[in-house]
Amino acid sequence: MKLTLKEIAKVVHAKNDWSVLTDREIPKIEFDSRLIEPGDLFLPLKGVRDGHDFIPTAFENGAFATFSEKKVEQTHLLVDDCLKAFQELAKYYLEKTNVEVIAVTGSNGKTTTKDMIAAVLSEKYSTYKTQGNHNNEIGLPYTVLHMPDNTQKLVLEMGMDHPGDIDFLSNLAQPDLAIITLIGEAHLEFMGNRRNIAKGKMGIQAGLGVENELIAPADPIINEFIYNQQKITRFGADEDIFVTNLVEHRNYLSFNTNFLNVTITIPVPGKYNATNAMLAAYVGFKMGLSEKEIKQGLEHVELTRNRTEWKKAANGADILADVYNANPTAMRLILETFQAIEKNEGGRKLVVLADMLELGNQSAELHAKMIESLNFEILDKVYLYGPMMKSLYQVANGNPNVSYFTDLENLSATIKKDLQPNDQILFKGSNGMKLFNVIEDLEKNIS
Ligand SMILES: N#Cc1c(NC(=O)c2cc(S(=O)(=O)N3CCOCC3)c(Cl)cc2Cl)sc2c1CCN(Cc1ccc(-c3nn[nH]n3)cc1)C2
Repeated sequence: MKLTLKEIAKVVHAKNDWSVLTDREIPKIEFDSRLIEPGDLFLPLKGVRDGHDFIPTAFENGAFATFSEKKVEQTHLLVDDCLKAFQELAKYYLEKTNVEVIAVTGSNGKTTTKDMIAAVLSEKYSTYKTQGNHNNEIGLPYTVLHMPDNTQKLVLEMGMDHPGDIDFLSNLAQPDLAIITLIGEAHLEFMGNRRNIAKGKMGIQAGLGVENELIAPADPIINEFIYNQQKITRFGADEDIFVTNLVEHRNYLSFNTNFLNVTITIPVPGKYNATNAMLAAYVGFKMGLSEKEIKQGLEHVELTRNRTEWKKAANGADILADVYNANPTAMRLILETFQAIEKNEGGRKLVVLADMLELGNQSAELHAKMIESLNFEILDKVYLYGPMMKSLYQVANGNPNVSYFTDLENLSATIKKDLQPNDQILFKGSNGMKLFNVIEDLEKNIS
């Protein structure tokens, strides 16, 4: 990151005397104190715990300074709201570096489309993209402030949990090009219905200049929400841009488009991926890539693994696997999201929580604190797994719907026995706990 502490203080209107601060460059900004490296700036956020509690740990890990909403003895930038300061800094950084921003939102496919756009643009430009699920009001500014110094194209995924989220992210990012992949049909979480999802996604116009372009599906559900004079390119059969000659092979696809003269192949199956790839090809086409560059980019796309996505168990049950960010806040957020989703007709809600690793001597307390995020009016069964989850099991004090496991085989066998076809089951925990083995087992062979 090419910003000095003094410059940051100025941009965020730090309230303390920053004239004494040095002009040394800050390598990066982190809100998880475990990621702090020497010279970094710490950002205390309010997660399950107030990040201010971890300022000492951040300095033990080598932080040079920290944001803070209260006076502290360590070198700090005193601000009213750390998150707002972080977001303001990201907006400033985008303007300062003048990087070209491509924004992607949509219900499914946005992560794949983001990955494919980045794969195409990387053939010609130094390109950076959203990592993991860093697509919300914390993750997007984090992505902006973590892009390499020479980045020319920045592909930002914009996630929406609540109405207005996308408007906010679009205003922050001021995209040069915006893509809406699909309008929801999956679980609607906090949005209510498909029309609200369409309205929410069309918030991407908020930061899009009238001289820029929006690429959106042919789906008429968005038409009533078009309010910006920008150019709109619609995609779908016989629309402005579309796929032709789609051929599905076992583990790759080939197709043509109405705007290129080459046949594209992508190393992934699934008809919907042809649409995602076509969108990426069009973005490349708009940004002056040759057909050869577009073709090559898509042939080598690397898709983000293990996205937080809905999967299906062999018996038809819905599985939500969230293997990202095994920290207390992410666990709370995915529990809130999962509990906000309506149960399937005649189905139950089950949750599997495994240890969050590397939480130091706060670990037992942070695991126990997850009790605040479990709503036993909604959840039918809670399976806890791992030595640290014993702390949560103990504060669940004998709730008959809460069970505790110390070995994966026993956990897996119990879930296989319990899971019914109309159930929804959430899995969350550190990768090291290997819950994905249980998930793969459920996808394969329970009957
Ligand atoms: N609450 C909380 C904690 C974290 N939360 C987050 O990182 C976080 C994570 C998320 S997120 O949901 O993962 N995410 C962010 C990026 O975009 C997508 C969504 C969000 Cl939205 C917000 C926050 Cl604040 S990280 C973290 C915590 C608390 C413990 N920390 C490690 C730690 C452990 C022990 C000590 C310690 N101190 N003294 N002894 N030990 C200090 C720190 C690590």
